[in-house]
Amino acid sequence: MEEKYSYEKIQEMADNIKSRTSQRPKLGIICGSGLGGLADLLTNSEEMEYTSIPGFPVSTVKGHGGKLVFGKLEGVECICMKGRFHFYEGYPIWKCAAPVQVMKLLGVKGLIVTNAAGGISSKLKLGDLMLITDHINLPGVTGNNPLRGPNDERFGPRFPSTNAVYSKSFQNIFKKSAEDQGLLPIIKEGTYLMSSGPTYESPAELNWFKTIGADAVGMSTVPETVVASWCGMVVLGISLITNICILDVESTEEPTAEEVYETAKMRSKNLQNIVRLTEKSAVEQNVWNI
Ligand SMILES: O=P(O)(O)O[C@H]1O[C@H](CO)[C@@H](O)[C@H]1O
Ligand SMILES: Nc1nc2[nH]cnc2c(=O)[nH]1
Repeated sequence: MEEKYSYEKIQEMADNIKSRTSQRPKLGIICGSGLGGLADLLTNSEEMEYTSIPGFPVSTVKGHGGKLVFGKLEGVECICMKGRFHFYEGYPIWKCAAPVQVMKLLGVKGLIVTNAAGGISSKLKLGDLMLITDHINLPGVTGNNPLRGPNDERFGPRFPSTNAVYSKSFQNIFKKSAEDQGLLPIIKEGTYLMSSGPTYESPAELNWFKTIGADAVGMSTVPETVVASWCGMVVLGISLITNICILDVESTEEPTAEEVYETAKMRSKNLQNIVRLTEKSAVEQNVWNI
């Protein structure tokens, strides 16, 4: 089994990054599938390929680039991950979230984490933006938690709570920003369930997820959020509902990656506009104490 990165290893990656840019980000953004356009929000941007950072994982999935983008958003220095890491790519789950630890050592205080997800709840429509209010860490509760293994208290405690990992104030700002753009009707709230993937779920699995309280399902986000919260970051999680899950085993429909990218493309600009406004208000209201 691959050994978890030590504090020193994460520090090395952060130092490598710091030596190559003068930008000192306070906000992190993780782009979901097909949502790499969020990086276009940054001005004065500088890019760093993942492959150029010793030890940093590398993205292998379509719809995910493979670089860090640094730049300013509404006057605040940000770091954007254009391309994230998924468990199904073969990485240990802690490695999928290790970039968040790197962000922490760069000085990041707030994290916006986005994803493409399938809608399970009947209240969700194609193209909705679901504010994640809670999650079900299915790999985590079955033994694959990103915090499994040695704990370094310099990042966070051995037994962190996960009661309030998604910031209410951050969510309220996002909602208000969507309202200002006339987009309130597509803003929903719900619980995101992480399933390991890469298979999309069977109808029986989806019906089970529904009974345990999942509104949307995807294959990411939870490891990054758990680690961000453990490190003391303020988190905003957003799922773009890119497909409606098929719960009926008699149905001839099925989810496809193309549908996921098409919906992401359709909503990408809306999400960018809301995130820009959200960031502006979050800075004004000092949501993440910078
Ligand atoms: O969660 P993100 O990275 O947005 O991607 C989602 O979309 C892909 C499946 O279409 C999976 O990787 C799933 O997790
Ligand atoms: N697991 C999962 N991930 C997704 N990402 C986008 N849509 C889906 C989905 O329906 N299921």
